[in-house]
Amino acid sequence: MEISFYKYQGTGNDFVMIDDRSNLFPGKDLSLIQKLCDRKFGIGSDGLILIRNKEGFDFEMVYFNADGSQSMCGNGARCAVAFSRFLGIIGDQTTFYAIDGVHKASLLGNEVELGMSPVLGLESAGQDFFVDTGSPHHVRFVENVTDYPVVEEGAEIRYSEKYAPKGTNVNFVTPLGRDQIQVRTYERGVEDETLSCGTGVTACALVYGYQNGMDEIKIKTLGGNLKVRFSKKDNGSFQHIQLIGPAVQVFEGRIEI
Ligand SMILES: N[C@@H](CCC[C@H](N)C(=O)O)C(=O)O
Repeated sequence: MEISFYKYQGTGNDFVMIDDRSNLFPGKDLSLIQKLCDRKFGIGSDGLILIRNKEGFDFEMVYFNADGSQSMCGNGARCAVAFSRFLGIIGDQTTFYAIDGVHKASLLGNEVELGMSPVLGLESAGQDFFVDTGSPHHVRFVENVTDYPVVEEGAEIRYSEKYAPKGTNVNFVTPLGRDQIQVRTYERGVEDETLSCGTGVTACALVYGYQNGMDEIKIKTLGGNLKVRFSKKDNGSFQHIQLIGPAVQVFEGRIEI
């Protein structure tokens, strides 16, 4: 069968997007998902997203990493919102469903402001931190992230006994100014550094904001700039977390599956 797809990117984190409201895409076929995401034998992307119908919501985002595993994806969700507006499913506001629950989002031009799930608290992990923002994230502050061996160190932490068997995403952070950080991320399920990770920069912003008494942080990634806003409660939890940044359609195509 031939299917049509769209390619989107959110600060360089790129996704194959499929309108699967007919429920025809074989989402259990992990080798097909791996092939479509393969940069040499397929379309090429960090992940694949199906837009499906879900009762009581505008749509459901079903996200797969390039290896076929599933988790929450912040940049992917921003792209899913932009794609859903392109398909005419939503206007400039939406309430949709994802693997970690209900999300609200709004669009202003190419910018998507995505409501993230509340975070119960930050955990310390030795000198570092662990935060679950819908996906698991290890956060390490380093002196100069530009020169940091992200893939080598990231893989070591991702596969460490502490996080077995599920593993974790790993973020390396350097403060750039009072309210700005630079983040590079090793992503589980891609098993490489990606140009940006939405749930990852959110985790880093919460840690940095908590440490420095701030509730709005700008983030520089290899693929562009994002912003995270939140409010912190006295019990250590974080609410009203917003991930803000661009989501862009790159091209469309058809492929035999
Ligand atoms: N790129 C994503 C995160 C995708 C999920 C992650 N790789 C995992 O398996 O936990 C984002 O923008 O949040």
